[in-house]
Amino acid sequence: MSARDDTAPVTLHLDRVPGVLGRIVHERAADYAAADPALGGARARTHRFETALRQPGLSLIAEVKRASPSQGAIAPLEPLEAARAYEAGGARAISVLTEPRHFDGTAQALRDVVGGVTVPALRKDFVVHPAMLREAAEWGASAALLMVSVLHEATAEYLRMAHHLGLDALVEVHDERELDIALAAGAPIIGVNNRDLTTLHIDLEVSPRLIRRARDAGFTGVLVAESGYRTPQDLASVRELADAVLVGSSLAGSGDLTRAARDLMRA
Ligand SMILES: O=P(O)(O)OC[C@@H](O)[C@@H](O)c1c[nH]c2ccccc12
Repeated sequence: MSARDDTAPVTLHLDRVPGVLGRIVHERAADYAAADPALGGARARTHRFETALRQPGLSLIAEVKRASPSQGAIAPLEPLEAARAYEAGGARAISVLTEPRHFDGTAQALRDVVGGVTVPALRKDFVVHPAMLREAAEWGASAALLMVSVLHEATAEYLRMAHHLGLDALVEVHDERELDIALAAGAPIIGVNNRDLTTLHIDLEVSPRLIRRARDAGFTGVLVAESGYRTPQDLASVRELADAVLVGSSLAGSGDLTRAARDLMRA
């Protein structure tokens, strides 16, 4: 598939995005309103993020998360130090928040992590503009988050743009309708968020339910269970179903990131 026409950015309908999520994506869209949507030349995809998650056993994606809308300040993590601690604890990839207002993220945090760990890094942000993907590639990320709740029918186009830039994409869904969009878009990596980002409510039954549905539909890609995991018992419902789990708050706020990562993943 050829790259998109850089002169005709795909239109997003952000007014349909409700609640907390709606506020954040409007802020991000304003941040990037004047940004150049040009992607530049195609880059080879290394599949580093996907390969990391396909290793045997449940893979941990550990998140550098200093704050969140649901919890406020979590911990004043130094991003590179935190990422190294996660890596020492067995994390196979690092997720780095780059959203500044609600998650206390920065571009520098991602650059520092990329430069200082050997595992691949994910840019965790509310992608609403092609420039955000171009940045992710420039900053050395291996992957970027794409949220179906934000992108809706533009998901396939953003997936193509990510791949054009050599990035893997973690395509995030929270219900059956969103999963069907991700599957139709041909996403190789799908994340199921247990947290409803419009209300911030967590339900750990969401991931096993949608992961089963994806497998029943014949999906052979990578499946990631996301949000709300605090104990090894919490992981029981996805341990045999998911390829990977994405964990932020419970690790970030633990005080000993290496030990918390090891303890959580202990079967
Ligand atoms: O802190 P938790 O509950 O372990 O969740 C991590 C991660 O799943 C969460 O930060 C997240 C999932 N999808 C997102 C989209 C935007 C911002 C944040 C997120």
